[in-house]
Amino acid sequence: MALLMNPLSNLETYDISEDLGFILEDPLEELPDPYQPWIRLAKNLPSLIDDQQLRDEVKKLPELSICHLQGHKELRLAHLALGCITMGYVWEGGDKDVTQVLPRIIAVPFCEISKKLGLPPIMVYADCVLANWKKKDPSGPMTYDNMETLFAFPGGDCSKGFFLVSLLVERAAASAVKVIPDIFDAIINKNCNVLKEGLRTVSSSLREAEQTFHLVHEYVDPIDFFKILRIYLSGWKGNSLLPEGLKYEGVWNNPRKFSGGSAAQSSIIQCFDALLGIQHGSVHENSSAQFLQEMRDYMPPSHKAFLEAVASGPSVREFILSSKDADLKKIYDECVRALVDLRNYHLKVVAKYIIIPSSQLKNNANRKEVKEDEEKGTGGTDLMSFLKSVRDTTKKACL
Ligand code: HEM
Ligand SMILES: Brc1ccc(-c2csc3nccn23)cc1
Repeated sequence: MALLMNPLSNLETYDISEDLGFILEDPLEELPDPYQPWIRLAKNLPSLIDDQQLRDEVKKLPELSICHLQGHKELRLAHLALGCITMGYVWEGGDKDVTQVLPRIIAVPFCEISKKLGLPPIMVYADCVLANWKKKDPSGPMTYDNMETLFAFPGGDCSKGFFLVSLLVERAAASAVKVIPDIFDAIINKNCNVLKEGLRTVSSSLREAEQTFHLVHEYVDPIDFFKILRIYLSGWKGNSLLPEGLKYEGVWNNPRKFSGGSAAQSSIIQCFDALLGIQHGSVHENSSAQFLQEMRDYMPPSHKAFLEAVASGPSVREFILSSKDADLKKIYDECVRALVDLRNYHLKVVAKYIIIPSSQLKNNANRKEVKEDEEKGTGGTDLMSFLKSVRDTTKKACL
């Protein structure tokens, strides 16, 4: 019987790397000469912000056309650099002096580049995690000690730790992405042994991702994260400091709202949900499902398309539910439990890095009330209830 076409047989068409999954392979670190002013500003973000000089320096930028940017990697580096500058520009004054307007000198090119990439004109996970890395020794391994971020935010090494640990978790989970086409082939051809092999790879890569997650305690300081870095990842949707959103001068007449950074923008975790048939409620009723769905618009379009292809492919869950093979059900449950354990570990991390510092700072400052946004995550969500509901729906998927 001719093999039915497997829509996922060529990962490259989705800009997915065999080895690194959704991570951008060998990101560029330099742009063509005319764009050096952008790179120079973005590279000096921490000191310019500490000296309260960033906004003044942005206003001195030359007006640049994006026509000299060639190819996907140059556009990704430009979106990353302008994304960092934009977050620094908006939040340079903290919550005491928030600017409502992004000057045309960066708003115009940033929106043009965003349109070409199919990304929103705000820094996203695909910028500061997936494209913001290099090896110190190019011939060396992808380990924390041999890596560096291209751009950083104030707070010492906090942003390097947060971005690189997230990247290494992505890399650990990437080994599962490349077996997804084999998993679909196995279902199409009703080959239970190949299906079991593929699902064993999925559960072991999730276990490796959770182990890698432990690095966060070594490289990210909770107070630096909560008091400093988190501010720069905040967005202007559902943010009481920018209730109308941000005015992109020279682009749109009215302010626009865009969500702050969230790893719900991470394709890899949403990919596991799609593969295992885990529904986080209906996008019509359930705010968690709505938020996860909305964050797909903050992913590179090719990655969003991959998630949709996985979700509309042959259902792993339905195939296993209809199978009599007890082993198959056991291996499926091992995948679900690995994803639940990863989300539980993440909840503990969120408690240490957001909930505890938030209550400590409230008590220390004798603050009467918590600013409504304080209890929100980087993505502007009511974080603990969102994260617990996503963990709970994952747990319910066990057979
Ligand atoms: C200091 C470390 C971390 C903190 C404080 C943190 C905090 C949060 C918060 C507050 C949310 C809620 C959504 C939002 O508002 O963004 C969230 C979501 C999420 N985070 Fe993190 N996070 C951390 C590290 C990581 C790492 C290393 C990963 C691994 C890639 C990760 C993966 C996710 C995912 C996938 C979501 C979406 C919810 C889900 O699918 O379970 N986070 N995180
Ligand atoms: Br922009 C940006 C978007 C997401 C992240 C990130 C990496 S892991 C994680 N959990 C919540 C957010 N988050 C960092 C910056």
